[in-house]
Amino acid sequence: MNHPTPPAAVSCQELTKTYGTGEAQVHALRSVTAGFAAGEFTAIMGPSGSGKSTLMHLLAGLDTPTSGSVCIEGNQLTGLNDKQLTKLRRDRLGFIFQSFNLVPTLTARENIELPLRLAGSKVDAGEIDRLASRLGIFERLAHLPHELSGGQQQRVAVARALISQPAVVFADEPTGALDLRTGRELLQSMQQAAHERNQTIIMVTHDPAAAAFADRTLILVDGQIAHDLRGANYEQIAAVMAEVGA
Ligand SMILES: Nc1ncnc2c1ncn2[C@@H]1O[C@H](COP(=O)(O)OP(=O)(O)OP(=O)(O)O)[C@@H](O)[C@H]1O
Repeated sequence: MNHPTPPAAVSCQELTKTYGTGEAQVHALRSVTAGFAAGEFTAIMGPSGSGKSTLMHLLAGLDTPTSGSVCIEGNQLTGLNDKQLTKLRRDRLGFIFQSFNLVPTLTARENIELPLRLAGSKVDAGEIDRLASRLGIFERLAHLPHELSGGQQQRVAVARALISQPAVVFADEPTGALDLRTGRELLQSMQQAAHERNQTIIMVTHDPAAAAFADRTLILVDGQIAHDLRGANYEQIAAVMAEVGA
């Protein structure tokens, strides 16, 4: 039987971003069209300056395109006012970025609870315990951010992004500050989030080993999608990255 293709959780149409004017003009993205299915884990790779961060910021509604559009769960971002955009971000999106933005006066546990409290949702302490254990920070939950290592702070930020089970999670180099084992555990948590809880994960990374955990890897070159790989392993991703000169 033929099943209709489900609508993408996140999509963009002819997305273009140009910085500056005249001589100083930079075409960071050149008419990128892509769809990200619900429950799919996608890695975005490419050489430095190829437009990865720009694409992710535009998809997450953190920046506005020069032209083109972004649609998240049926909402055209350009059609939303600031209040609606803030609500969409709070209720449907999770962010794992390099700057952790933990609240310094709150403990790790309170930081993780924060999105639930802001949304007026129930706080399930057992769920926080389980997530923290999986990420190896259970013992640190009562500590303030400055009492944690960089990697532990990052894992608190990850737990905070995942606790409310947002429909879409944007991650920028999430394993950058982690040791190999913790990084692997985080990537497995992200895989689980996608495959068991149908969350859509979009991750920027420079590491082919991290991208190999994803279902799909998009490789940007000079502001355009040059390769769209599915189910690729480390060697295949590394080979394409070498080919594009990254
Ligand atoms: N605010 C800005 N003003 C001007 N140019 C910018 C700005 N942000 C990004 N750029 C330029 O746009 C291009 C794409 O940048 P972007 O940060 O998206 O690349 P990237 O692939 O994420 O790079 P990296 O891997 O080095 O983080 C680069 O040439 C960059 O210099």
